[in-house]
Amino acid sequence: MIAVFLSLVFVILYLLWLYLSRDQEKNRKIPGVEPTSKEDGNLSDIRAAGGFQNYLEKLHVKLGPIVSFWYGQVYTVSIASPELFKQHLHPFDRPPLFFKLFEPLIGPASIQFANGEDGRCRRKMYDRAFAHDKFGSYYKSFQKSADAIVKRWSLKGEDDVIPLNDETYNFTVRTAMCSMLGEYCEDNDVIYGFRKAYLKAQEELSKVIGGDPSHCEKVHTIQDFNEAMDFMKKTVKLALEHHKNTTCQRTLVVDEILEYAPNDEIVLSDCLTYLIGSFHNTGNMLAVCLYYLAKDEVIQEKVYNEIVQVLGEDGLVDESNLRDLKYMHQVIDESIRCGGSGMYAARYQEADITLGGFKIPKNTPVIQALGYVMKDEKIWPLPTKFDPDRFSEENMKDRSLFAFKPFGFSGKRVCPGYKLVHPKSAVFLATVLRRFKIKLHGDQHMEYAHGLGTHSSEEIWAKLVKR
Ligand code: HEM
Repeated sequence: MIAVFLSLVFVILYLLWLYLSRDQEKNRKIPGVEPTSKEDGNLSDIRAAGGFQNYLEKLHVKLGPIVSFWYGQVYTVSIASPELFKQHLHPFDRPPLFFKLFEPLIGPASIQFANGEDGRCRRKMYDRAFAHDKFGSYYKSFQKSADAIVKRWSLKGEDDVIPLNDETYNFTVRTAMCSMLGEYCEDNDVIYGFRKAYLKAQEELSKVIGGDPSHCEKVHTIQDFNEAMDFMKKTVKLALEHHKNTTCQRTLVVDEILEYAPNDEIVLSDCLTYLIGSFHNTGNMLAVCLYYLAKDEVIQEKVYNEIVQVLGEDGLVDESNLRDLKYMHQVIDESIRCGGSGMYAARYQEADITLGGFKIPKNTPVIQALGYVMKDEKIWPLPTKFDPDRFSEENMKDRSLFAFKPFGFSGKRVCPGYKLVHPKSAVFLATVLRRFKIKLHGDQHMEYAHGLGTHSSEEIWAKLVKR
């Protein structure tokens, strides 16, 4: 009897200990920094680090995969490991504060800042434009834009040099405008005008922000910025009017936006968001891709040989053969990994949660440091080296899928355009590499800069050799 009683006491004490130590675990303090000033938190440190992305990197290198800091007066947590990403799979709501720098370009009504029921419904409706059965028309539109580039490049002599950033931006702005806004944007002058205005607006915004996104509001006092934005908005409105009056199939994202968005302000903001989202990162990534291909002839030839083997002399990329371009996929993923070091997503949640054994109080913004994990040397040895073989089946076998999440991973809110990126890039690469060898002009070394995204800090110049 005594033995039973003692065992019972022992079990109760053990359970109590387990419960208390779990609670203690939850109340552990997340490694982090104290605010430098009461008003500004660590904003001055963020400025001193040269921007938010650099600051996140510094904190994670110093303090590990989960860190805390003060974004102004807001206590913020950042996570940076596949294990922690896996624990943060479900939140949908995004803290608008961390994406404020985009607000002058896309407006406060944009889906980028929409949370709760409104955000979920808009995403659900707009995502219909990227369903599997809609993809045939996207390929056609991408091919038209790639053909236009090849036509222009064919007029170049072997001594001419071409600016890679500018050219890939050209391609992605064109594909974005045609595939998001429709026929009106097939006109060269419309594309050129919009692109010029966007680059002006982006330049003015980057100047104002410096290293501190909280300054972005000031850009509204700059005349060049306002004029550029007026031009972009006018172009979108004209494209919408034109689209409404044409008798085409209603399959574009603007059709979903026009059908679902409750007012004109949201229509305009969401069109700008999808349009800019569609060319911004992809343009930068393709420039990175061409730079590495131009730098490494062996890799470029391997991609070329695969193109010829899969598509023949003049076959086009489409849904039936995209997956067969395996090595090209590896090259695209490695370009995203190398060029996407500044990327992050963010969420907050309405209830307390636990991440890595730490309690995260409800409504705390959690930054998902996607770019940092894509360059973590524990996962990616020699992380700055461009090596498409990292994505071979063999090498992917033992790596967590969460080590490479450039399009986000949580809630039903990952990048809506993620399914377009490989088709668009594959059409571009197959079309240009089949006609030209690309060589770097002289000895250039690309440095990355973080601003409204990650991009090469200076233009990259290349020469074309006709095949
Ligand atoms: C290399 C190319 C791209 C990268 C790396 C990229 C990355 C991302 C990331 C990380 C997010 C945030 C996801 C999250 O919060 O979980 C995002 C959102 C978004 N992306 Fe992309 N993206 C790319 C291309 C595109 C394309 C082609 C489109 C065209 C449809 C697009 C449209 C958008 C939009 C509209 C959002 C905001 C969605 C929302 O608020 O729910 N992106 N993207």
